[in-house]
Amino acid sequence: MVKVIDGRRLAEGLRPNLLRRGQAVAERRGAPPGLAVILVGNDPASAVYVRNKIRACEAVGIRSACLRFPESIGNADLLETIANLNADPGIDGILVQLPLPAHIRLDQVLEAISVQKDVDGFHLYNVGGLVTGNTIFSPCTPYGVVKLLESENIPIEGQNVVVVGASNIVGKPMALMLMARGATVAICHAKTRDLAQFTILADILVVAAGVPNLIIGQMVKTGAVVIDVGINRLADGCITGDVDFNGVSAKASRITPVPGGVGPMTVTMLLENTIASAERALAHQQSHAAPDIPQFQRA
Ligand SMILES: NC(=O)C1=CN([C@@H]2O[C@H](COP(=O)(O)OP(=O)(O)OC[C@H]3O[C@@H](n4cnc5c(N)ncnc54)[C@H](OP(=O)(O)O)[C@@H]3O)[C@@H](O)[C@H]2O)C=CC1
Ligand SMILES: Nc1nc(=O)c2c([nH]1)NC[C@@H]1CN(c3ccc(C(=O)N[C@@H](CCC(=O)O)C(=O)O)cc3)C=[N+]21
Ligand SMILES: [Mg+2]
Repeated sequence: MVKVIDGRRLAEGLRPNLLRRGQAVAERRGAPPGLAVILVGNDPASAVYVRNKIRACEAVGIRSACLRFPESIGNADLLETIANLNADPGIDGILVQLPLPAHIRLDQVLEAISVQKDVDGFHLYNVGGLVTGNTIFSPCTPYGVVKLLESENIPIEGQNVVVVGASNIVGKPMALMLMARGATVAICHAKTRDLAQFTILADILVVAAGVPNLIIGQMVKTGAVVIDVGINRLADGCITGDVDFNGVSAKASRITPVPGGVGPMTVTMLLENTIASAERALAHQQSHAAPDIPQFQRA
């Protein structure tokens, strides 16, 4: 019988400790952890995600602000907004909700965010740290998947992992994080020939492609752990993952549902990163030390 992993319950279980840590920062610093979310344009899905993040912040005592800008905002104005947030001691985390409009230089925006406030883990310094093991912030979705596996006592070391999807924000960091924990990792993407040939080998199968029913039962090894990251909105307004939940449940030992699987863990890892950032800022302030991370700015 398959066990359905309840990501919402796991995420809620992490909240009391986050609340305690957030309150401890507020007491010692005189200000709670602070998160700024930048939202450009009026994509309805982005607005829903941002509202969820803001609500989750409130529950653990993070002071959050959503900065909304019209679709037409200029590149330079966005960079200036980020520079101001970098300099604001009340802000511990800066998140620029993706996707951004095509005229915005995504690379410039991500590299403008102070490495110490990059709670999404999208700055090149943090991306590079996934390779070298020096990362300051891990990206929230893959981090949430790792936490979920750990919470369920699912071993990673020595396991065959197949990641379906190779994006910069989910698939690639996911593969690196699991490799760092001793897994043997294969990464599949849209140009992979015969996806099933790879997925059938997986002890742990992580799917983040954005294609409903991409993974069906016959592509999954008996007893595999199947993590469905996909979020697909159907015509009827319901959301569904990338995995045929019923068919795959007949083969897998564990499976995450959508909704109620990876999504709530993603949001909780954003809270974790924001509070960790505030703790680091406090420790740094008390040690009177010089900044330990370069800012990548030329004089
Ligand atoms: N639950 C959560 O917290 C989150 C969920 N998501 C969801 O996860 C999914 C992936 O997100 P994201 O990584 O940003 O998406 P992207 O669209 O950026 O990347 C999708 C990846 O999947 C690959 N892919 C697409 N079609 C296929 C296919 N038929 N077979 C194999 N691989 C395929 C693409 O390949 P190629 O590189 O060759 O184009 C690409 O690497 C989406 O549904 C998104 O909504 C995203 C973030 C957080
Ligand atoms: N800078 C940036 N960082 C992100 O982390 C980021 C982003 N941009 N852009 C969009 C994607 C998507 N993403 C999700 C977060 C939470 C849920 C989530 O909470 N899902 C719930 C509810 C979903 C629902 O009901 O709509 C669930 O799966 O149970 C989903 C998706 C973060 N993303
Ligand atoms: Mg989910």
